[in-house]
Amino acid sequence: MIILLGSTGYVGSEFARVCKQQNIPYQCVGHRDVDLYNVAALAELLRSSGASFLVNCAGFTGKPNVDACELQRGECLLANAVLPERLAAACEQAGIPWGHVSSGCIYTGTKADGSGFTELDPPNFSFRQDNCSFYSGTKALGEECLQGAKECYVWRLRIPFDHRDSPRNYLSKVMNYQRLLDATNSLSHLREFVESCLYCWQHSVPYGIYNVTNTGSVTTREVVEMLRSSGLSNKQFDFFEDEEEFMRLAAKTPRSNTVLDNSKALAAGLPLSPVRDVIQLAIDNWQPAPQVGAAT
Ligand SMILES: NC(=O)C1=CN([C@@H]2O[C@H](COP(=O)(O)OP(=O)(O)OC[C@H]3O[C@@H](n4cnc5c(N)ncnc54)[C@H](OP(=O)(O)O)[C@@H]3O)[C@@H](O)[C@H]2O)C=CC1
Ligand SMILES: Cc1cn([C@H]2C[C@H](O)[C@@H](COP(=O)(O)OP(=O)(O)O[C@H]3O[C@@H](C)C(=O)[C@@H](O)[C@H]3O)O2)c(=O)[nH]c1=O
Repeated sequence: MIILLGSTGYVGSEFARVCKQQNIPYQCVGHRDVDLYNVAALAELLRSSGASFLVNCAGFTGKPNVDACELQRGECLLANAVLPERLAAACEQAGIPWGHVSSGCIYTGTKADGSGFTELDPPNFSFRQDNCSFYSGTKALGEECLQGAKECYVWRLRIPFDHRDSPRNYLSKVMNYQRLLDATNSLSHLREFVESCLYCWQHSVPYGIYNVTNTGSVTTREVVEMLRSSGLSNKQFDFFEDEEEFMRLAAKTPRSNTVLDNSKALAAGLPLSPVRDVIQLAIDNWQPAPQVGAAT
């Protein structure tokens, strides 16, 4: 049985869906069930539950996007940096292996030769460089807290998307933002991300950090072209001149736009497709969000 933290969220609810579909028993645990910051209480809950694995999707992302974290720094620091440290201690005490959902947004750009960052590259978009959003800084701190954690996976998710229209889905964001920043990014198809994380546990993949992103990278303009050529959107997309204009008009804090190298994940057998294939799949199976107030 898996203990699932953060099951009410965008990522956690996909874990719950996949567990149901794969007949994996799971129990959702939230801050209403136990003080997640109390290591002894959490370790006791884990021991008595009979769980064999814990998945942590709890975290603070800001809504509608990371700009909101700038105004909620305490909550953001607590959920993204303190919580993983407490979970590591509780899981170690209870002798339960676990996985933590981290983010690729602790990097910016590419390596000097244009290639993506690997798990061996230290973050370059964190409080240590003092160039990042508060959100990214706390996610990098969260990873620092897990250095040396035993029996722990750190799964880096990056700008998730799938076929379900949602304010959290990158494809919906691209279709709905008034103006777009043209940037090159690695992305994670949400279902493949979750299946890859569960694969780690199911196939006893060695513990450690994994860039759980689809293979390759795309530019915003390429995504727009796919949306237009498939007929999903015929909007005239408008782009910012550059990052300076984006920062001036649309953002309160810098964004991580970056490319990650997923070869460690692929070599371990994680089921991650080429990024354009899964973008096309999501577009072809697009499900518009239900209209508010629509009859059911
Ligand atoms: N969505 C994205 O674009 C990306 C997300 N991630 C990471 O994935 C994880 C999940 O994100 P996502 O699902 O999008 O976020 P959501 O905001 O949709 O969900 C967050 C979840 O965490 C719980 N939570 C929030 N604060 C706390 C806290 N202090 N203690 C315990 N639980 C808390 C919430 O529970 P409740 O509702 O009860 O408060 C909710 O279940 C985060 O760690 C995030 O950093 C990484 C890359 C991209
Ligand atoms: C606000 C805005 C963003 N963008 C671009 C910037 C960036 O390339 C992309 C996503 O930016 P957003 O502000 O929507 O999302 P942001 O909150 O930066 O997204 C992140 O969420 C957190 C939780 C993560 O961990 C990241 O991996 C990523 O998914 O959209 C626009 O093109 N136009 C806009 O008006």
